[in-house]
Amino acid sequence: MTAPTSARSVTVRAPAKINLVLGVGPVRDDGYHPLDTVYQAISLYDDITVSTAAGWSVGVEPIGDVDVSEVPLDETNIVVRAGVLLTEHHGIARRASIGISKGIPVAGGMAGGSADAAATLVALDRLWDLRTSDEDLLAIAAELGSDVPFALLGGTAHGTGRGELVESVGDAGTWWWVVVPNATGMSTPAVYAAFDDHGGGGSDSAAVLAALAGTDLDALTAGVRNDLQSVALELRADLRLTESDLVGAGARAALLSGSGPTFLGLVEDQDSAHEVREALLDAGHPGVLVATGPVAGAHVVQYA
Ligand SMILES: C[C@@](CO)(OP(=O)(O)O)[C@H](O)COP(=O)(O)OP(=O)(O)OC[C@H]1O[C@@H](n2ccc(N)nc2=O)[C@H](O)[C@@H]1O
Ligand SMILES: Nc1ncnc2c1ncn2[C@@H]1O[C@H](COP(=O)(O)OP(=O)(O)O)[C@@H](O)[C@H]1O
Repeated sequence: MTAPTSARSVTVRAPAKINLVLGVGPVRDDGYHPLDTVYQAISLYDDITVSTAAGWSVGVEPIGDVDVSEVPLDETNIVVRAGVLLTEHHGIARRASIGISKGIPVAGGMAGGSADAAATLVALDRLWDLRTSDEDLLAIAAELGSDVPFALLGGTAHGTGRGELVESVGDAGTWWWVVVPNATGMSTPAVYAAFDDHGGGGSDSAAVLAALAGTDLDALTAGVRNDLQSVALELRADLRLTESDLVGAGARAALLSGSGPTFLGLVEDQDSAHEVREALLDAGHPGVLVATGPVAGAHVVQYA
């Protein structure tokens, strides 16, 4: 399908990601860590709206309580890097203004910046009718960041390499998550560096992939694992309370999202999700959300 050439702006929605399992191996020569991960896209979203302009510009507005104060508004924003890479790939000199409506907590380990980058690639491709192949979009995404290809794909996927190699996996479930953001973000490189000092890791995705294949909540509960969780808890002792509050409120498992600090409670169903959310709010955790997965990757929601 091609974009109407008359479109003056295109809006693309992209989801947050979580890692149902994040198996991390010893650091490679290039400084990245080999991963055996299962990504799931969940129902928290950023919307990106692009329109052609004389130069690159970025605007941001929050959805709900999301704190957008740390989102850069200059060319260091990953959405501008995405636009520049796409124009270089096609050898064109176009520019755009890029608006971000942000519902994904910033620096929370939920790949909000990666979602924005993926959404920008799709939005500019449609706005300018570039018809970039899926293969090329995935390659450009991988150049932008290890998590960006998954934001294009969405659903549930097995991630390998440094996380940029993604393959969809069957997932017939609707899984319910209580999402506990934290006001103080964590740096992904700093958490990986602490992992290097700490040792450990090496979890694999087999148990989670089997749980998903069987749509088996008990098996998923037993299988979820994040090799960065113990180091993140050492760096940030305050997160131990979040973890124990989730378990105390009845979550089946409490899982760190990516490199943190967001914590995820896996729960049985929608009613349990809202009960656990209320309990966390009562315990003093602000901004607790409920989300389901899997959901779609970056997709157009409006031509205007
Ligand atoms: C930890 C994870 C788990 O999905 O997610 P987040 O917590 O960031 O959401 C990812 O591995 C984050 O991916 P992403 O944020 O795209 O990382 P990149 O931009 O590619 O790399 C940023 C830095 O993270 C470290 N890094 C990243 C990926 C990887 N496999 N090994 C690493 O050591 C490196 O220090 C790198 O310089
Ligand atoms: N579009 C963007 N949205 C959010 N953060 C961005 C964006 N572009 C650049 N950044 C920077 O990237 C850092 C990591 O952001 P984010 O992708 O939200 O978190 P994480 O890597 O933990 O998943 C932020 O602290 C911010 O400085």
